[in-house]
Amino acid sequence: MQAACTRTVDVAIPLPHLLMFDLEPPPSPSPLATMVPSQDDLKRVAAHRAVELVESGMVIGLGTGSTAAHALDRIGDLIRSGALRDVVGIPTSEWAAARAAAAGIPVSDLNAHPVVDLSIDGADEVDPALNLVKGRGGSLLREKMVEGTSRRFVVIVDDSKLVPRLAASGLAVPVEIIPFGWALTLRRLQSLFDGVPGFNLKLRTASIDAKATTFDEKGSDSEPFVTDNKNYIADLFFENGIHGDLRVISDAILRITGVVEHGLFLGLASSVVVAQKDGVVVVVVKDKAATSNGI
Ligand SMILES: O=C[C@H](O)[C@H](O)[C@H](O)COP(=O)(O)O
Repeated sequence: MQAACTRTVDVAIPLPHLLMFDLEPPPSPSPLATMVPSQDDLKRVAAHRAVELVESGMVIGLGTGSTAAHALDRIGDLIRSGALRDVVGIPTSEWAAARAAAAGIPVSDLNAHPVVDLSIDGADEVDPALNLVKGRGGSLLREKMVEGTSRRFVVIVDDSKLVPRLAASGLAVPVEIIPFGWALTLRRLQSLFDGVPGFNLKLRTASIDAKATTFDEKGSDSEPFVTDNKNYIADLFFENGIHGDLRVISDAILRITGVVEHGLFLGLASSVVVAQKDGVVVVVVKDKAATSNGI
């Protein structure tokens, strides 16, 4: 059974105050313009709030994506300023490893650090029970390995990522599959959801340059997308979101030979930091008794 979620309004401070780090003044000063944060501003606010949890000496799971980028950069800044010492990062992707190197974060791996103190990562969707969809950027397998072995996993999102049920945004639920016999694996995934109205799936073809330090660089559209683990991705679409028992669905997907992992992250998040457009940061905690500082 899912633990009950506690929703707390964490701070109610106008966002420009929180965003003083990098905001540049508008070309022609407009008081109204400075009050409207961009989606990227919101991602940065959520990321910086979560990084307050990082302490010297910790092993940190380093997430992947445009929101996690802000967390990695912030950790790097704190290391450079001397505020954080002896931190080791475990990257969840080749992209995160490159970004950590650029930010000056020492990195290691799960072999040397099988237990991670804290992971911080973005998500594609968050449901009211703090279940997630992840992997639209293609990094779900390593993310699930790192975040699944973390004492705490803090998710950072802007409020566009909140959904009433997983897949309700109409965007993909990614499934990592091995290239061998990929068309057969797709047929088996299709059979699993036969009869589900509005279900659809396709092999992902747009590729992300794993060596790029910006997350948005994409490669050719015509070739299959290849993950860091040299696998392919099948993207599953559920027109009205996923109905039914998520754990049963998770298990059924994982039983298909050829499937490596999927992007449903069930019961893994300890808390979610949500930066809202109205300038309020909301922290939703799965088990409030386990936390000492509100996250
Ligand atoms: O594969 C990508 C990861 O699961 C990301 O954490 C997820 O896609 C969210 O990325 P972003 O913060 O760029 O929206």
